[in-house]
Amino acid sequence: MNTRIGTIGTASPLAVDAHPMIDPFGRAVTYLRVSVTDRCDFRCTYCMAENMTFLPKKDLLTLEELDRLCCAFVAKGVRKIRLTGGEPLVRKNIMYLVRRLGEKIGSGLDELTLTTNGSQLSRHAEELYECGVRRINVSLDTLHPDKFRKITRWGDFAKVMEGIDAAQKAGLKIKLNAVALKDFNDTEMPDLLRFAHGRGMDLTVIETMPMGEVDEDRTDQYLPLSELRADLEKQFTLTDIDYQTGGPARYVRVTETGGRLGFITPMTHNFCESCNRVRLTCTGTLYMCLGQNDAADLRAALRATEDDALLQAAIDEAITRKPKGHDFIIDRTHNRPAVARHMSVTGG
Ligand SMILES: Nc1nc2c(ncn2[C@@H]2O[C@H](COP(=O)(O)OP(=O)(O)OP(=O)(O)O)[C@@H](O)[C@H]2O)c(=O)[nH]1
Ligand SMILES: C[S@@+](CC[C@H](N)C(=O)[O-])C[C@H]1O[C@@H](n2cnc3c(N)ncnc32)[C@H](O)[C@@H]1O
Ligand code: SF4
Ligand code: SF4
Repeated sequence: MNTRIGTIGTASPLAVDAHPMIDPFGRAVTYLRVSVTDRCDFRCTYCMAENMTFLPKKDLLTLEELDRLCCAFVAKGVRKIRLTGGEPLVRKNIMYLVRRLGEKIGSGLDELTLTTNGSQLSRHAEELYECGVRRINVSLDTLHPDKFRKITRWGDFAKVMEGIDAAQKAGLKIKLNAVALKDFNDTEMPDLLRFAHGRGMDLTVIETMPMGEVDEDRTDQYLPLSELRADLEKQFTLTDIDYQTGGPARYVRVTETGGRLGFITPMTHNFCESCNRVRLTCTGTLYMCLGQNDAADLRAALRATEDDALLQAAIDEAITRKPKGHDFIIDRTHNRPAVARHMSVTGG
């Protein structure tokens, strides 16, 4: 096997497999999304029910164990790691993991990033930058504090704005994520776009996906992005561009603002054929697809022995089970979500 040697920081050498993991459909798996906790300080209506039951804390892997798992994936060809959740910045001592992962940048890992609701960002922004994070995604569905409280149930708009300010001041590049919700933020998109671009941030809009039971009717919330795009085109000139982040968005340039707008359309135009990612949960379960139930238990292999051979074999076996795509459907005849687990378990 062809290997190259990198280093973790200045210390232990990390054997990196020069061949990426290839799934049964010929797709290279180079992107790992890690849900470091299923807990969150918000209760967004499209993501969680108000009365959520979370995993018992005793079931969580330690941050050292998560680091070891990430290391095993980097050794197998993963180049990009995104921390997510739940809310990644509410996990106790999360900066320990960020620091450890940051040490792998340039030694196998190209990018370490995170997706956050922004509530805790103001106190972590500088340290994130110090640890090698350069780009983060912040979820923001509205610019109105009262609507923000309504959609997040528990969120404080001012804290998120503080977080965005602090992150930009620290030098972090931000992409805003907004889930497009019918009769909630559809008419506000031009304002969100001007706000994001006015502050030098990309904006991506996302179609809501049917994951987990929530208190709302998803059919009422769902807005196909083709409709949103047609509405935006009444005010803006949108030109398709070939901009790639390794994520699922397809981007356009907005002539009037000069900024980038991304469309994430899992429902109307899925991007599964170019899927490059798998998802690890905070209990060590690996989901090979966001929109399927099949999963592999990596915790057993992780805890069985200190030798990574078993772990790497378990990862290889899991990749052979990566499915072609999801089975999401949203319509009035499908009243149950396609996937029972909530988005917060796998981190989107
Ligand atoms: N169906 C599907 N949705 C995804 C996938 N990856 C990300 N998403 C959704 O895309 C939205 C934005 O995700 P982010 O966490 O910001 O990540 P990203 O868009 O991949 O990030 P970039 O690296 O900035 O492109 C979330 O709602 C995710 O659930 C995927 O593999 N499949
Ligand atoms: C699950 S959150 C986890 C990270 C962090 N708490 C946050 O909100 O950014 C990751 C992304 O998934 C999106 N999301 C959550 N539930 C969704 C759903 N049902 N359909 C589409 N996107 C969803 C959120 O808007 C967010 O951008
Ligand atoms: S979308 Fe993010 S912030 Fe909102 S409830 Fe889900 S995990 Fe929390
Ligand atoms: S739905 Fe599954 S196959 Fe499609 S892009 Fe997402 S993770 Fe990949």
